[in-house]
Amino acid sequence: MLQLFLRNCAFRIIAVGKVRKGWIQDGLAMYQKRLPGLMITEVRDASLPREAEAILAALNSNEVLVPLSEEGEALTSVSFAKRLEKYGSQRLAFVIGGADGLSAELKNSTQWQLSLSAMTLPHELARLLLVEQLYRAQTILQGGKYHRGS
Ligand SMILES: C[S@@+](CC[C@H](N)C(=O)[O-])C[C@H]1O[C@@H](n2cnc3c(N)ncnc32)[C@H](O)[C@@H]1O
Repeated sequence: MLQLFLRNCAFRIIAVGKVRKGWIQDGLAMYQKRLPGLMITEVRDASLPREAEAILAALNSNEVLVPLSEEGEALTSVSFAKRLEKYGSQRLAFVIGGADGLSAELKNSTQWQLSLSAMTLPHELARLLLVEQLYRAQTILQGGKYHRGS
């Protein structure tokens, strides 16, 4: 069940702005190869009210919005994997903001906000870290050897 969930990639990423740094593009390509089917939808960088509209327009009605923010919930990689498992076949859309971050309305409209660190990351790096953690979650749930942490 959980392997099916991950193979089918019951999640995608909606990201504001483009990735311009070559080394981040390379890292993303590597992890996306390991997570075939992971979709990343890019939304154009705009002023915050218009950006929120564009994010909501990109969201499918069957998707649960999960904004990424440093103020969100910090999880260990194992807890993150278990949380993904808990959502089962429900589709999740992780949202990464642009230079101005995500609007408070958007962040407060959801039950789960995810933090990757208490520090503020550039959006391109946040995208790479999230994709790596999604891959790590897959290996944790499948019992692979990639994850050696606690
Ligand atoms: C450059 S940051 C935005 C900074 C903006 N000044 C703010 O206060 O939100 C761009 C996006 O990267 C993501 N991000 C940055 N740091 C993060 C962190 N520690 N955990 C989760 N997401 C983060 C968030 O989605 C954020 O909207």
